[in-house]
Amino acid sequence: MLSVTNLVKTYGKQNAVNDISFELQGGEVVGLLGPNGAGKSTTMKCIVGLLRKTSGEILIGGEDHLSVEAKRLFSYIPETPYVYDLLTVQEHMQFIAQAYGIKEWKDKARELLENYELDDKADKLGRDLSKGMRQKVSICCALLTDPKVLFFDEPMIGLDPKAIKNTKRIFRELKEAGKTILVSTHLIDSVESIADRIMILKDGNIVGNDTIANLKIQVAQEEGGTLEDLFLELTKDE
Ligand SMILES: Nc1ncnc2c1ncn2[C@@H]1O[C@H](COP(=O)(O)OP(=O)(O)OP(=O)(O)O)[C@@H](O)[C@H]1O
Repeated sequence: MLSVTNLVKTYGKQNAVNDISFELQGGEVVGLLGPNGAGKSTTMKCIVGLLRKTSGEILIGGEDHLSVEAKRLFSYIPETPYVYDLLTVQEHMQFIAQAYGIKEWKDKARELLENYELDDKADKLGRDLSKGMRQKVSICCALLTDPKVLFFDEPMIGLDPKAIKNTKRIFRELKEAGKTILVSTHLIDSVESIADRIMILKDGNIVGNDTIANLKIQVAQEEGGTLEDLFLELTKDE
């Protein structure tokens, strides 16, 4: 469903993403982990077309990632949520529904806003929302279109505990519904229960890419080892 081949992204002379290749099969949920500056956001932004890649090929559903066909397939939830200052929460939902040509959207929008405790904020303007509320609006907008593929960049940052719990539940529901999900995070435990596979980035390179089950076998060989220990081992500086 997603195929990234020899992706390179440079900022000036710096290689932020250093010739990486990976695939996500349909229905797969993959956690993209890595320390600060590893290249997670850059990778995501290249995939969704917000940053121009330096080189490489990215296909979504077999189509070039910049094509309209590919764009119909996915939603992206950015690390820093962007909302429109002069649209209310409800108008955000309406805007997305109209942009994607979704006719029956009101019930789904109501359900999403209730899930994220935004139903009483439906008439609040974007500019008057807190950071966490903006993040919630961003997630609701992304889910309204019922995409096949979802890219979440640090979705838990800025959310309160209840919203984190809701988001984890929604991840499980999306997984059960067969969605393909790439989620970048620092928080291993936020994806441990749902990810089929973990990819670890360091300095723009993939230093680990395996199923949770295999990683756990690796971890079990080290006394008292946890996934977090393995992550720290793989990403430690030489
Ligand atoms: N606009 C930019 N201009 C120059 N360098 C950048 C830019 N954005 C990111 N970088 C650099 O690219 C590298 C990868 O950054 P990126 O934001 O992708 O990392 P990340 O893994 O998402 O980090 P974090 O976990 O801190 O969000 C870092 O060294 C960063 O300093």
